[in-house]
Amino acid sequence: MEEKKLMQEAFKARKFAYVPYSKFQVGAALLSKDGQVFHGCNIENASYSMTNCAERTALFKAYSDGVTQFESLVVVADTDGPVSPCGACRQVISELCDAEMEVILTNLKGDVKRIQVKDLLPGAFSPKDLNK
Ligand SMILES: O=c1ccn([C@H]2C[C@H](O)[C@@H](CO)O2)c(=O)[nH]1
Ligand SMILES: [Zn+2]
Repeated sequence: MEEKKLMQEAFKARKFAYVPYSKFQVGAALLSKDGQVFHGCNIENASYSMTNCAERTALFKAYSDGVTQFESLVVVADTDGPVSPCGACRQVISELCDAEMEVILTNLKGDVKRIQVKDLLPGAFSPKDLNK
């Protein structure tokens, strides 16, 4: 699937965001190696910290369907520059996606930043850190 199409899928997913508190809609589209697209939006809660970001929604949907190999992830929000994933999402993406996978960060104006998973979170806590 071409990058433009995956971006459109992220834009579509963004419209489903449940954001009564922040009013800040985020969309994600995760392309698996077998060609499936997993959509994600942010889902907030009156108990604010229970919020799930768009990126993690998409990843958890894929994993819970048994799909764990990915080509790329697009994230979009209405930001000045390309949206910047939060620390929690950087941590989760670092563990669940290949180090070489490309993450495409964008906004409604079409600004784009491409970054590899390995550069998302220097010093991320990893499964290796548990083997003491
Ligand atoms: O990359 C990001 C950044 C923020 N949010 C969500 C969390 C919250 O619902 C809202 C404001 O922080 O945006 C995401 O889903 N992804
Ligand atoms: Zn996040």
